[in-house]
Amino acid sequence: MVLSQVYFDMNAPRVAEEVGNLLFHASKGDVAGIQKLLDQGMPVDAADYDGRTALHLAASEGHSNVVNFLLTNKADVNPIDRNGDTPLANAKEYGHTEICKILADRRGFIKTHGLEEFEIPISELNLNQGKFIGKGAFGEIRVVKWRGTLVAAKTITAELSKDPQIVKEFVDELALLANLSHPNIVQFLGAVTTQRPMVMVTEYLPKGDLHDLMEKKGKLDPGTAICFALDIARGMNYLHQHKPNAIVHRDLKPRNLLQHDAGHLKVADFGLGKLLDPLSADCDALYEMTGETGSYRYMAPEVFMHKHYDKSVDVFSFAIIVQEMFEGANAQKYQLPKSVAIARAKDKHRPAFNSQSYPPGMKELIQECWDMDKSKRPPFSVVIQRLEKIQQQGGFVSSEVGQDKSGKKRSDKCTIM
Ligand SMILES: Nc1ncnc2c1ncn2[C@@H]1O[C@H](COP(=O)(O)OP(=O)(O)OP(=O)(O)O)[C@@H](O)[C@H]1O
Repeated sequence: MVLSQVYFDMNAPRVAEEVGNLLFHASKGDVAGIQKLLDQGMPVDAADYDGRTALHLAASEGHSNVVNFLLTNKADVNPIDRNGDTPLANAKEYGHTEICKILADRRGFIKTHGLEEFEIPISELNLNQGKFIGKGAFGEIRVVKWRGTLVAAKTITAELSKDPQIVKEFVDELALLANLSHPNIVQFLGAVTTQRPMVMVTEYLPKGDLHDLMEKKGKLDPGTAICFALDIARGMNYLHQHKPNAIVHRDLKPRNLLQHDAGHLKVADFGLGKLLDPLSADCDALYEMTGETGSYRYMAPEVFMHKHYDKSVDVFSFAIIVQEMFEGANAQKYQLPKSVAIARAKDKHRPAFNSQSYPPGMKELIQECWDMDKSKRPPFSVVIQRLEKIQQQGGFVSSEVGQDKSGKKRSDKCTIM
């Protein structure tokens, strides 16, 4: 299996345009247009930056004449694009059965997304010897030693593992997580999916979560709050910009923000959110059962009100978290999480700004991010720019990030990338 050959580089915009034309003709079913480009020397397997070839496009759009033409011109039947998809995978996805047959007859295949490589035999995990570190709606988390390294193993409850639909979605979702990597997201390492209990294994972050840190420290200094806000926004921006579909967290909260050794935060627990509808009776019962009703405090009104929602729900949760970092303890800590969500959704209630430590521009940013109107909330790409500006203008440095174990400062501050 070879990844599609990208036929041009950054310095060759003209060639990039020609590849674009080739792909355009393929998507429109225009054999003559493709022939002309091939006659001019364009390789039949030329691919764009996403590794998409003419065959991918023709297969996706259902042009069997183009598929046959390209294969007759010796096109590779199994080029793999950036998403790991072959033309057969595209044809199948869009329901073009005739093209599926043409490609399959030429030994076309669908690349499984590599989850086999991530399958861990349960015997390698020694779950019973692992130290219990937490419990959520999906199951328990334990620290175990796996292949010589301490990792976090999240077991999926027997109840959830029994439901074939949930099992299927869990496996599909893991295949997606297996391809993700970013400094501000917790790294997926592998999973047990063929034995029970099902387990998801990620890197272990021993410094704990933001919830516990805020319980211990109260409000954070502005430098740290900005630095953490940037960490969260960068991790979330990576997930939201994921192609072809954005990964929406839906349960962003301080318990899901874990501190790395160097102090930076990483976003945990993404991807599995859609397995549980946070407002379904089942999930509610699970939350009540595990005492994990904390999610309501960070929930966007449209989710709580069962309205249509999109990735901006994460921007809402982000705003509540940032306000908490500047204020210290959650002001509504003693109210029932569900009544907090009701007040936010029905009465448009928002937490108050009492602290004097907000730098210029910060309150405005938070207010935009928790706007009732989801279309007014800025995307994380914009949030990052705004935070970087606030950080630069105030010359902020974190007291938490970039310290070694003895508490001495290291040179790693909250670097602006
Ligand atoms: N990779 C990890 N490294 C270190 N600690 C972790 C890791 N993952 C989770 N934890 C700890 O375990 C706790 C429970 O995590 P878990 O994801 O199961 O539940 P949750 O996020 O609180 O709830 P839910 O899954 O229901 O949203 C977290 O709050 C965190 O402190």
